[in-house]
Amino acid sequence: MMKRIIGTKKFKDSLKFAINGLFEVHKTQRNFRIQTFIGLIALITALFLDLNGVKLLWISFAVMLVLLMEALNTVIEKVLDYLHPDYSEIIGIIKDISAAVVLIASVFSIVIGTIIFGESIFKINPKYGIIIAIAFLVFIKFFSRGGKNNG
Ligand SMILES: Nc1ncnc2c1ncn2[C@@H]1O[C@H](COP(=O)(O)OP(=O)(O)OP(=O)(O)O)[C@@H](O)[C@H]1O
Repeated sequence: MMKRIIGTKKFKDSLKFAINGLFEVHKTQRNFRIQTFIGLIALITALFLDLNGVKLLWISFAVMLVLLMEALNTVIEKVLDYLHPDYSEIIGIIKDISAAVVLIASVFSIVIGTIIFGESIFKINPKYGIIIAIAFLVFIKFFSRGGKNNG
């Protein structure tokens, strides 16, 4: 019984800390606020369309994925700023890569949105979603400079 009470309290505390973190990201990160807003619009729109369970799942996944990556990106930025507040080339590169993670998640969400909303609202071919994904990969391949590096 005692153990259960302690367990419940611990869980409540963890939840409180996590929600604190959530509010902190929302309060301080403009991008996170924009992403939650767009996510909300996408989810409400999905609610009113005649979409099957799998499509609703993909929409929810896309919305949460972007928020997840943005929160992670914020963690990385904050840790780096704390450990190394001064200018450093490597810190800059790590932050850029961390931002790229968010970008990839965002493009993925756009692809999912184009496939599902595009078909349902505008009756466009779902393949347009794949065309966006191809364009993104082509962009990476053609516009990235430099040769092979480690990793
Ligand atoms: N200490 C640093 N040294 C070198 N370059 C940095 C450093 N801090 C930031 N940068 C460069 O500036 C870019 C933006 O970094 P910053 O931490 O301001 O991210 P942001 O997304 O603008 O963050 P914020 O959430 O604070 O608005 C980085 O991607 C990196 O290129």
